[in-house]
Amino acid sequence: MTTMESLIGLVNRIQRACTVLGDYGGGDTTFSSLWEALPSVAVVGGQSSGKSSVLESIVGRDFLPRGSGIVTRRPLVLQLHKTDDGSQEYAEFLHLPRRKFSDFSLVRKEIQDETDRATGRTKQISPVPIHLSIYSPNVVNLTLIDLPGLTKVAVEGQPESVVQDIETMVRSYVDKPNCIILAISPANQDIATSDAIKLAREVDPSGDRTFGVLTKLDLMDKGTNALDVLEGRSYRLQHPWVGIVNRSQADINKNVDMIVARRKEQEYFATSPDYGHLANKMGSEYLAQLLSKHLESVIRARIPSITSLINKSIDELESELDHLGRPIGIDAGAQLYTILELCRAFDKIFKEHLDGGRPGGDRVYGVFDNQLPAALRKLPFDRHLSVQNVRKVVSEADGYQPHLIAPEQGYRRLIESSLNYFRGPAEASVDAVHFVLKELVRKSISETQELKHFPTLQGEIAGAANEALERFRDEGKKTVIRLVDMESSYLTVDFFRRLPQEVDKGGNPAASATDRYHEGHFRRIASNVSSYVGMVAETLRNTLPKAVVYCQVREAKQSLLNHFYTQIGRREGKQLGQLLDEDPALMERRLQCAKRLELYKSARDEIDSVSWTR
Ligand SMILES: Nc1nc2c(ncn2[C@@H]2O[C@H](COP(=O)(O)OP(=O)(O)OP(=O)(O)O)[C@@H](O)[C@H]2O)c(=O)[nH]1
Repeated sequence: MTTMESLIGLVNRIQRACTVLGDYGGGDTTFSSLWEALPSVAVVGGQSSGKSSVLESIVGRDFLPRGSGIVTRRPLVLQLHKTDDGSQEYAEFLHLPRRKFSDFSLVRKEIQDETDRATGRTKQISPVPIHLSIYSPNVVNLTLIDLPGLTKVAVEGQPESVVQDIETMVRSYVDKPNCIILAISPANQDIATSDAIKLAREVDPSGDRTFGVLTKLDLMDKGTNALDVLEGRSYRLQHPWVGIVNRSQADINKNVDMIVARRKEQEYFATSPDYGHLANKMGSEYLAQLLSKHLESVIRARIPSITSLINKSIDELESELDHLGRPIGIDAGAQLYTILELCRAFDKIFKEHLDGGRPGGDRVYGVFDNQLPAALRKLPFDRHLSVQNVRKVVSEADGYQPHLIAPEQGYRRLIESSLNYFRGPAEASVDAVHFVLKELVRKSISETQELKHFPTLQGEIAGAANEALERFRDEGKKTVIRLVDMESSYLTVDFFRRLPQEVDKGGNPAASATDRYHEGHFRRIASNVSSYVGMVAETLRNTLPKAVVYCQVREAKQSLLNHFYTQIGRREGKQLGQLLDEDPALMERRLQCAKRLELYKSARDEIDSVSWTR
């Protein structure tokens, strides 16, 4: 394979991949189109300008649909592959792989049928191209895109809009800077009124990428010639004009062979008094060679920028796919795996919040360091242990017989009732930590990037985590209440043994007896109870946090989603799928990205393989 063949073949293969993956320029503008970066030759011309005849002559076969009205209604990407002399000619459609057409009348029929398949016989047009490859010894390697003929009026059965639709479609091809325009104009018509030239002038004013073709030279009025056009005086282009003589309608009716027609065309130029001096630069065979060489050189020049476009696009698509997350498997196992992965990602962030690294865990310590001590300080012991209340409680405990030495019952009642006050701050600490944890769950969910696309799973995880936190809270409350109750169930004996005995202090036993009902006596009881309660407060200030951490924080770290895991382990594939219902727009976007990525990677492989064989 020569370089020239492989370069055009390369673009052919990339173009086919583009069509398979839905990239044929225009339409989808969210992606940069690879198709648009590839050089191509688009054939444009007004109706009956001889467009089909030129293409058939280049191919050396008649194979295009004929008829009145707008026959070409979808772009036809015509890929010509030169084969060895003497080998059998055949055609192949991209949409019918592995079927070789050697009867070209069937090719014509298939083009018609395939056009109708997309447009539904309504004579509408469609921008989705048909790809046709022709393998023949009579062609040069070349790719041409046949477009609907430009027209001024819709014919019967076609909507009025078709005129505009055709122009829009043709424009979408020739607008692209990489498009080489093959502009076909009939010689028996004023070049200034040629539809093809009008359009080319608009999109390619410098004439850099326009090839002018003049057909029907044989149909010009006697005594006139097209030298002004062919020699570039009428309308100047960067490339030389090529004159063509196609088969006349009579030739077509007589089924004149294309190869014979080519020879007749050569003779026409060679013997023409007007064009004899241009003979070796005229005719359809010359045109095909000219285009092939030009296309090849344009492709060669474009390869580096195509490569860099491909590499850039691959990078962009890969990073977008990373961002979108990879698609999820459809079987239950893969779904369960994905759900567990997502839970783990959340759990990791949640732990980071508790352990530090992310903020929020410190607020748990804030509860122990500020809220709890402040709440303990605020308990109304002053009122509860006032002399009046102490007297009241002690007297009630004594009953009809006042206590003789120490009011044992009175002490107990005072202490028990005081210790009950600790339940409030104890439960409040549990609640405060509960709300800190709940807030951290909320934060962690919103910080888990991987979860972003799964609103349902987010909700489920939040629900499961909060349910678990409720359970931990209940457990925490039971435990702290138990700690408080333990304090009142058995009092610290040593504390009371170490209290100075009143009898020792007074010095006068007789006086102390009357003193017993004196205010000082109750004040002492109050102060003893108060210092016992103070001691217990100090203990609880240290032990309540331990209980809270043990029941809530530690559990949250170790087993926040355990319950959830056992639940989803039992679910069916369908229910798992529901947990993973992503935003449909996102799924679609991911699919598109993945397809693009596949396209660009295969294009890169194609380019790499050509560089190797060069
Ligand atoms: N004598 C002669 N007739 C030609 C030449 N080129 C095309 N014709 C005839 O002109 C008519 C239209 O040619 P086509 O090739 O079908 O033109 P087209 O632009 O494809 O036409 P539509 O597909 O209908 O838009 C046919 O009858 C051809 O035989 C030419 O160079 N010389």
